[in-house]
Amino acid sequence: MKKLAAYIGQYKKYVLVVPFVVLLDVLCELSMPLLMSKIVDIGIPGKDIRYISNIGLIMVGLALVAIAGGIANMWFTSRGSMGFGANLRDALFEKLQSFSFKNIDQFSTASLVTRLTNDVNNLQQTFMMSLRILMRAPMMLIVSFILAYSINSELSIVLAIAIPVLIAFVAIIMRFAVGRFGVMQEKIDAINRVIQENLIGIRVVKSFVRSDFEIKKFQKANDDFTNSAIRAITIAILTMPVMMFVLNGATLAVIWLGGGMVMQGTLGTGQLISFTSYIMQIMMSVMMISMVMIMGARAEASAKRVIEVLDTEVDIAEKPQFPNLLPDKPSVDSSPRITAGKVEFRDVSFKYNLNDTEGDILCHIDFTANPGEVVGIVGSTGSGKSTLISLIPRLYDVTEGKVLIDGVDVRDYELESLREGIGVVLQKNILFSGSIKENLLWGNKNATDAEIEAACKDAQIHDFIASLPKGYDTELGQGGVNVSGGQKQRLCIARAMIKKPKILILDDSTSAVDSANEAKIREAFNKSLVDTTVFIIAQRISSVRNADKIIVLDEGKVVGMGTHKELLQQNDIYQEILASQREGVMSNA
Ligand SMILES: Nc1ncnc2c1ncn2[C@@H]1O[C@H](COP(=O)(O)OP(=O)(O)OP(=O)(O)O)[C@@H](O)[C@H]1O
Repeated sequence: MKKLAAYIGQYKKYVLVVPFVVLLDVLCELSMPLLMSKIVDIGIPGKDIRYISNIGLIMVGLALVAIAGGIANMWFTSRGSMGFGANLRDALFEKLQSFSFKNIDQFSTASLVTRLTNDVNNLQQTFMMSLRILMRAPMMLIVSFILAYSINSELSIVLAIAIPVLIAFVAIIMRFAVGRFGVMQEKIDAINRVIQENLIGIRVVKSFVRSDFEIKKFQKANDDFTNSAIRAITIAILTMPVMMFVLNGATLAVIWLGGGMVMQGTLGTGQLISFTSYIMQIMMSVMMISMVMIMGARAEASAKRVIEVLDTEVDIAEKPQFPNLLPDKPSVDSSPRITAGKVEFRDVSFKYNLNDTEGDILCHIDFTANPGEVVGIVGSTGSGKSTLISLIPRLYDVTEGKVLIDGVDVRDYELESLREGIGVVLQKNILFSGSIKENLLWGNKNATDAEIEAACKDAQIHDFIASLPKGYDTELGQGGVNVSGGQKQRLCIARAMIKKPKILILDDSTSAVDSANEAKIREAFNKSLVDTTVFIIAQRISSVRNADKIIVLDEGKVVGMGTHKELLQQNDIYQEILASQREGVMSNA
């Protein structure tokens, strides 16, 4: 919690004002029983109407001040807690931007969404309640206790018994509640996962007529959550009857003992009334504190989950001289830059999970791609092609060996400079909501209209864009839903080309483009990307047959390397792949 308190940041001033307004509110409210006892013990027996109305007026004035204090308390605590929540969300989102793929895999997207929304909301809510109640209730408790004690010290013994009983009870409840609330948050993760998967894959769900299955899956996640929430809340609900029992027991004891004192004449009736009010205040304060403690149990579970994200060690970290990878951070001049685009893999091995006892995903890979070369990568599915190219822009770090660009280890570049020099079109193409132009400008925000158009012509997508009523200003739906798979791929290629990178990686990125357009794109590459080193991962041999070098991967190992002609003569696996594709074409024909 201490760690999280730092996120109050610039809103600290609102939080610091709270104790003062609370003190004002408390003093006014607690003066009431004392003034009331004066009316009962002095004003009424003396039939002094003037005295009674004067005290009454003071009470009205104090009540108004107490109301103002209460409103101010709400205002300041709301500002403070909302600000705290906003800062925390910002910090978490910023941390997410620095996460590597491995870090994201470790949490799952759905859990990260819950942590950034529901968990932060819990913390924000608890922070607000804590500010409101944890300041007010202890003050009420202390001042009420002093006032009650000043009225009659003997009667205060009742409190000495009741308060520890309540505290012990709350402590026991807390012990059980934290674990149960933790489980409840995990169940929210599960609900979010089902919703997220369903929405992302809604077309598949509908085309496979799996809605009923999905509804059942959701119902199960929902029931699990409901049951865990009931388990957690049941324990919290238990507190109420027990607290009421102790509260009423204490009041009864005071009336019984105090009544005797009144009969003996050692205590005034008004004093007994005000003592009872203070007892009520004290017990209510203890109850309020207990309630916040129980809310705190849920917040503790959320806090653990939020801190887990904040404390995650980003495994693809900047070298100490390059502070971190954040958007809009100016590049550090001392970082090397990609100038030629020569890529060397030196005895590279890789596995996704270091604890994995199974073999490496990539084993002892060695090759060099010279500047301007086109390198094709082929191999059966799961052979490690995407993994191999993901090591170039450091989406993952090698487990052994080195990846060098222009003779410098990729780990010695500032991440921003490294990735600025590399254009990547991944297998899963993503476009964002916004206009086509806005999406293309991701490649280079300073690109001119002529540059954008040239890249789109090279990617064979300009004609399509030009045919749209709004052209480059056409709005794309979320994830680019309103363009076809092939159009999306071509837009992503254009986006990468606008960057004019020294290294361009195309991971199966023309799979949905027809052969004629694919050939035109390759032709355009030959003209426009003369100096760019291009890696093409392709399922179809035809996509890479003109490459300067083709790497054949099998089970994470390089089993062949050379031109199409060379491989055709010497490499069995390459021949097999080609033969299987020819067979496919023949049987389709
Ligand atoms: N994020 C990941 N975490 C753990 N294992 C992974 C991850 N991504 C891929 N793998 C595993 O690594 C192996 C190689 O996967 P990769 O995606 O590199 O193959 P590929 O040759 O590109 O396949 P495809 O042609 O089907 O795209 C596979 O066995 C896959 O299960």
